[in-house]
Amino acid sequence: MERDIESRQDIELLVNTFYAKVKEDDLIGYIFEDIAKVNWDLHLPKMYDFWETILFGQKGFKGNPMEVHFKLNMIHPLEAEHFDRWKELFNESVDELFSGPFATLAKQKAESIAGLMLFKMKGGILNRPGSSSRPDKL
Ligand code: HEM
Repeated sequence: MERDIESRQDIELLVNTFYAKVKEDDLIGYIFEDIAKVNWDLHLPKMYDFWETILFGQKGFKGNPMEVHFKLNMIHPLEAEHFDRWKELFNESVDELFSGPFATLAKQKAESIAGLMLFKMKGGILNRPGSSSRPDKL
């Protein structure tokens, strides 16, 4: 694709394309569908806001992704292979639809947030035995 991500509408297309792949995926689909039983009518608009905030600095997103994924991780451990597949599907969706500085930024942000999430999920450096503090914010 020759076009970059430029608008809310572009983000909606990207997010919808990505989660359509996620739902169908043999490695991570069931975590969303069967374990978390995601209400897509609520989750998708939240993700439009999230990416609008990340890419364009809009103030729409209110949430605490770290807390949400910590809770999920307690019910069903999230492993490196899950994050790798998540990133693979995300990058694939971006590349199918867009190219340019914002497309690149989206992939970089996904990479770094996923890395941070996995790091914290697996204990980080503050969650060793004997430590009482645990990071729970981005
Ligand atoms: C294997 C990896 C992942 C899994 C299985 C996963 C799964 C989920 C689930 C089940 C929810 C809750 C949906 C709901 O019912 O509202 C959620 C929320 C969310 N996820 Fe993920 N996720 C993963 C990785 C990521 C990554 C890498 C990012 C960011 C780059 C991300 C961003 C978010 C955000 C922003 C929310 C909304 C948080 C909120 O409501 O405050 N997720 N995720």
